[in-house]
Amino acid sequence: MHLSDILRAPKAVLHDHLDGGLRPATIIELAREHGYDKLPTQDPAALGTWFRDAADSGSLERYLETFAHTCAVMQTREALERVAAECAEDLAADGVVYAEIRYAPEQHLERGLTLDEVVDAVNTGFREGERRSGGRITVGTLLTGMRHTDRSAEIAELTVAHRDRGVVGFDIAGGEIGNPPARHLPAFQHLKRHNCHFTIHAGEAVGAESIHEAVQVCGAERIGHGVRITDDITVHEDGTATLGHLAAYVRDNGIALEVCPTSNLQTGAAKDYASHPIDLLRRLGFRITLNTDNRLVSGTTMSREFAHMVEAFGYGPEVFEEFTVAALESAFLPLPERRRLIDEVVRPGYAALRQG
Ligand SMILES: O=c1[nH]cnc2c1ncn2[C@@H]1O[C@H](CO)[C@@H](O)[C@H]1O
Ligand SMILES: [Zn+2]
Repeated sequence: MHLSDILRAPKAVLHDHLDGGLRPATIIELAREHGYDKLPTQDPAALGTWFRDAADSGSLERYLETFAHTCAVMQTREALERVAAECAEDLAADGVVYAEIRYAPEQHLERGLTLDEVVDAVNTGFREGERRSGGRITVGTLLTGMRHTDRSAEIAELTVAHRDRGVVGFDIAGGEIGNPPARHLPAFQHLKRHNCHFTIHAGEAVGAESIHEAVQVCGAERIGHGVRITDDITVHEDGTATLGHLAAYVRDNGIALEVCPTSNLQTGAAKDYASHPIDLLRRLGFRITLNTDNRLVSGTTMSREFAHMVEAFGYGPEVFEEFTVAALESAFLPLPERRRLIDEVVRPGYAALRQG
């Protein structure tokens, strides 16, 4: 599959962090405006490389340290609007037709914004970015509670309050070790009471028990990463595999895994692309979606993730169509909107690609 075809292919991303995907030049400009003087360099290209290299640490905790610089410049209404608008533009330019972008509102209160103002600013930015992209992309947001703080119940309430106004669901993120998802049970119970969607980062730095808790105790509809479900799968010498009860449950219920290969290599959740479990899981029938996680921090785009998969596993357009349809089927959008995107945008887009 050629690069130009990859770029043209319609894509959907369910797992992309707003604060992990800023343009380097924007960070530098905003840092000047805000008087933030801790950036490692003032050169956009060097800053992009710095993030990717600093995040290439083999540990999730060190990967997450780099977000101090992006969050530092996302503290005003104008900055949040700009970052969100540019995010939508960059994704649309990469062929993304549907995106769920997540961020933690509690990390944007340093200069006096309220949680509601943060959410409104981000939503305004996304509407502007959609408009500038000529309506080629639809963006919904997920509000993230941080696993190591105690504001998740409040963020869950914020999610319910802003549902149907740009916010489509909830997530928890941050260091996984020592912060099991069930610690945030009141947040999930609140969302369930209000019939709200949520996903949970699990099975990235901790193994199957974290996925079990996220799915069976907390009730997650999708799993962020989830690649360590392989802990519950035995692959035999002849290539066949036996699934444990958890792996079978996740597969058989079509619980989508939001797989982010490049990010997994950086945090040590996988060794290299060729041995990344995405291909095994796909062959076993798991519902796989392909995602960026953090475009700046992981030095990636949806097209780059596609290209890595072409190189590692020889995937062609039919597999990317499968991933894209899976993402839309698991999107936190009303069913008619998912169907419209699949039938009117994704299927015709791949059909056109096949015709050359
Ligand atoms: O892959 C990840 N695993 C866990 N947490 C993450 C990941 N990527 C980003 N964040 C965390 O989510 C926050 C809100 O967007 C980010 O600030 C970062 O700390
Ligand atoms: Zn993530």
